[in-house]
Amino acid sequence: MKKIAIIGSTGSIGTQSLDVIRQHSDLFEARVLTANNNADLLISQAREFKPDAVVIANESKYDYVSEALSDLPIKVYAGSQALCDVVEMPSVDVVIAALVGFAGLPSTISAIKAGKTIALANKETLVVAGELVTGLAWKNKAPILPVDSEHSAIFQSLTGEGKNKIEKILLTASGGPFRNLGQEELAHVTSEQALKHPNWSMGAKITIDSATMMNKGFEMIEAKWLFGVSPDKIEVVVHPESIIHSAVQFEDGSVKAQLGVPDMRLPIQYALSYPDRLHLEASRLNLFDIGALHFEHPDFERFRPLKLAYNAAHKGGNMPCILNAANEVANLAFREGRISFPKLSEVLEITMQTATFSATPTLDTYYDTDVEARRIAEEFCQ
Ligand SMILES: NC(=O)C1=CN([C@@H]2O[C@H](COP(=O)(O)OP(=O)(O)OC[C@H]3O[C@@H](n4cnc5c(N)ncnc54)[C@H](OP(=O)(O)O)[C@@H]3O)[C@@H](O)[C@H]2O)C=CC1
Ligand SMILES: CC(=O)[C@@H](O)[C@H](O)COP(=O)(O)O
Ligand SMILES: [Mn+2]
Repeated sequence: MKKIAIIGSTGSIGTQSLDVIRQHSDLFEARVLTANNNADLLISQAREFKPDAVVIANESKYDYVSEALSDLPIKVYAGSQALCDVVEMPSVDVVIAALVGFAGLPSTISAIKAGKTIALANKETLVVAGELVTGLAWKNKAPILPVDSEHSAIFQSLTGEGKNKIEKILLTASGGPFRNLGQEELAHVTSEQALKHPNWSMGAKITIDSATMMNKGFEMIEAKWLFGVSPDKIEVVVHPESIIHSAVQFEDGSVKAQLGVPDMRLPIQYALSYPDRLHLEASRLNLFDIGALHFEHPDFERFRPLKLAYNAAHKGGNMPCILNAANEVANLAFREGRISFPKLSEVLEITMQTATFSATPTLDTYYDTDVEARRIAEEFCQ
């Protein structure tokens, strides 16, 4: 039995992880569940899965959760430090890192230091501090298994390839809901339109990131750290159907890809069952129904955040951390209707030019950078 902590169990990845556990209750059990604000969902998840512990990060909701679970032998904790403590519990083997944003970094680092297996959905952890996080994982023998669909596809394509050299990674992108819009039209798009992803149902932050293609830029950086491939060898391929989840080209020219319907339960389950595959009760890919698959080059001008991610990756140091912080601020500002779609890219660019650069950041540098870059980005969102 694998004992699992889901950090962010009330989110899109968290609830789909629980569905996988529900389908395989003979193999997996949820021992820790956590939420930020959604106390009611956390309580109902706890009643169903009976974990050892739950955390409600928003401390003002502690009494409410604690009272609601008082008839069960479940420990209730509150606050962000508790997220770091619960992942270290001896009763946990695997930590599903399913928080969104920089907020996911501390608990993922704690889990790595405790030598747990990490099923990583929180890509921002690797965007912000990829070198440090992968170094710690190596030192503490804590495997990082990708949950992000593209990285799971790359990981699956690399399985069995040993030390065979990667010539190129083909990182597929849906292109988002604005793929066919010109600059003029992009100036007037709304957050409501951006929140309608063509193929995936996900949390709000990543859905906006898909619309700006910041998501693909972050995934390029995530792939760099997970697979040790330079950004120059990671090519973004716009593939509107989201059926090919990504591919690897080897030095003999052979290309291996992983295909499937867009359903995150598949990569989540693979990260939990690796190296085995398990039955998944879900719909199946039918190529006859799909008929044709399409591919395009990305447009780095209309989707400037993708270009900025390559710039940040080449610059290195704390630059991706600056970009991430600016994006968290600008993403929210766009979602709340405070800035336009083109302004979002401007906020990223100006913050990258203004925040203090460090070529050799430590963990403390990342925390300081996050604070400084958020302050700068907030000013430009006014
Ligand atoms: N959704 C998807 O299909 C995919 C997501 N990912 C990545 O996975 C991660 C999670 O995404 P997603 O599930 O969509 O996000 P959601 O917004 O749906 O869920 C986020 C989860 O984190 C909790 N949370 C948010 N902020 C905090 C905080 N400051 N402190 C403690 N808990 C917090 C939320 O709690 P509450 O519910 O109480 O607010 C919720 O449980 C992201 O990094 C995303 O990029 C990657 C590939 C696909
Ligand atoms: C499901 C998943 O992994 C998302 O990251 C998804 O890929 C987003 O789609 P885009 O390709 O539009 O960014
Ligand atoms: Mn993805």
